[in-house]
Amino acid sequence: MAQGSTPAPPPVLQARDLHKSYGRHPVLRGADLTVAPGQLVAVVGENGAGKSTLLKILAGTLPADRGEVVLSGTLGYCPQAPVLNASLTVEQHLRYFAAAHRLPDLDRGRELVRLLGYEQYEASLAGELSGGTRQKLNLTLALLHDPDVLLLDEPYQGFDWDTYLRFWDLVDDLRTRGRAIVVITHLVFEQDRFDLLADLTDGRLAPRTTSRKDHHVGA
Ligand SMILES: Nc1ncnc2c1ncn2[C@@H]1O[C@H](COP(=O)(O)OP(=O)(O)OP(=O)(O)O)[C@@H](O)[C@H]1O
Repeated sequence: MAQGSTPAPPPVLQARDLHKSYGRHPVLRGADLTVAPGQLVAVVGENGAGKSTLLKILAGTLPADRGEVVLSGTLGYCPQAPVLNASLTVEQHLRYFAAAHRLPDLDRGRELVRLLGYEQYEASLAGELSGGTRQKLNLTLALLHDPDVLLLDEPYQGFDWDTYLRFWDLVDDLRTRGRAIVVITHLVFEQDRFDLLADLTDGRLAPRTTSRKDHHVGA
């Protein structure tokens, strides 16, 4: 570190030397990632590069063969396919998840429903929602407990343009409050939004340049 410069904040999420194979097919081959509080990171890469595999390992829903993930703080994870109970309403999902997180009320849940613009579906069954609205509920549930680190696997698939813009407003608010966000994305035109583009190629993550500063990739 240069003398007089501000020390970098300790990472909120750090992955070191992650390896993962499915049978004899190696997918991750020594992937490293360091995420600081307030940082917005995109994981990019070709179809089948292993982005979802990486996110599942970061989220702790899939074990790595080798390597470690260190998380300091709470985690929210929004997988690619919504994990909802078709026979519960939006409101019931909010209640169950709020109880699971021991939240005192539904205020944040209701605020997220309003911010994402689907209040009119609060009494609807999840099984009867459109794909985009299911995705909104999925995102709401991942955000309900205001996690320190949010992992999003292509979160805006199926969002209309207005919702897409609301999504980025929400992300801006999270970042200003020091929350870190890791997003898998395929959209090239939005890449300037990110602090870091972490490119997954040959099972490893390498930084791609963006217009923002303070990049941290690797240990
Ligand atoms: N459960 C599994 N069993 C066997 N192979 C798997 C499994 N899950 C993923 N794979 C394989 O691992 C590789 C990486 O898959 P993954 O879904 O992580 O890629 P991705 O980068 O997220 O792809 P995409 O951009 O298409 O969503 C692919 O070749 C995929 O077929």
